[in-house]
Amino acid sequence: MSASVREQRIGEVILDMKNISLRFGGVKALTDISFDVREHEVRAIIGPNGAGKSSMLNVINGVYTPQEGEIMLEGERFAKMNPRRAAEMGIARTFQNLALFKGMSVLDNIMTGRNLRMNSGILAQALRLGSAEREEIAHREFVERIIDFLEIQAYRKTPVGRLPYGLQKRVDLGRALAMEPRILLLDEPMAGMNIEEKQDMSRFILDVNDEYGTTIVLIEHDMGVVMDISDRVVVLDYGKKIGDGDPGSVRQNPEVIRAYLGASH
Ligand SMILES: Nc1ncnc2c1ncn2[C@@H]1O[C@H](COP(=O)(O)OP(=O)(O)OP(=O)(O)O)[C@@H](O)[C@H]1O
Repeated sequence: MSASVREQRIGEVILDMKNISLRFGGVKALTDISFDVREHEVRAIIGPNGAGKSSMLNVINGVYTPQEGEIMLEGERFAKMNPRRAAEMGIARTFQNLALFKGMSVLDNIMTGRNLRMNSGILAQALRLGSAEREEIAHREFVERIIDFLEIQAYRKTPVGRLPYGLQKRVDLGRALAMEPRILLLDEPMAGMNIEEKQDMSRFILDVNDEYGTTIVLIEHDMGVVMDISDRVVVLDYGKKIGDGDPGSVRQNPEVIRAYLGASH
């Protein structure tokens, strides 16, 4: 999809972070950060080591509660979010240090993402009572479609721990997609990947955005990879926002250039 067609898809603000400050004892992880995310956009949060990116992601999905600020999610105001509520409101995330069950198959790992969507209780499922069985079949079909979409059919029965790292990251993406999120938070989706794996992952992120219409917020340490796929970029440095805008303007922002040149990475 061309950039202009993608722009037309971008809708209203769906997530609005307002004046967020987060401290751990004396450490100011985030200081008065505001930014918004529009429906259907690919929004990146970048910054050098320790800039506060992971902290921000953890505020969005309710793992950390900021001392100041508020979160507006689809027009609803939250002084604090909690992970369960965030998931129920359609926020899913992937993890930098994969949260997969290494001994379980690709299929079963992705199925774990459906848990929140399953209505029938475990007892009904265990007894395979009519509707529970039908529900299970529908969930499996949904998961099979994700497996096709991510082009991992050949590994559906393989224990995840036996797959190369790049494919494990793809399975983690599949697990998050199984939640049918409206907003998908990706925590350094390309960390530790080689060039080819990074290109594959970039393509899948854009495909998810295009085909499922999912809004994507991703954090990344490496400025290069995300610039090509992001609609807008927030730049953090030492817990402060130093840039916000389209990739072209952010790349030319003197403060951003200084932060990146001065950073040891
Ligand atoms: N649970 C915590 N307890 C104490 N300090 C924390 C905690 N989490 C983060 N910090 C501190 O907050 C600051 C921001 O860290 P954060 O992990 O959010 O940065 P980051 O941009 O994600 O870095 P990286 O690219 O290295 O992952 C750092 O100084 C970090 O040491």
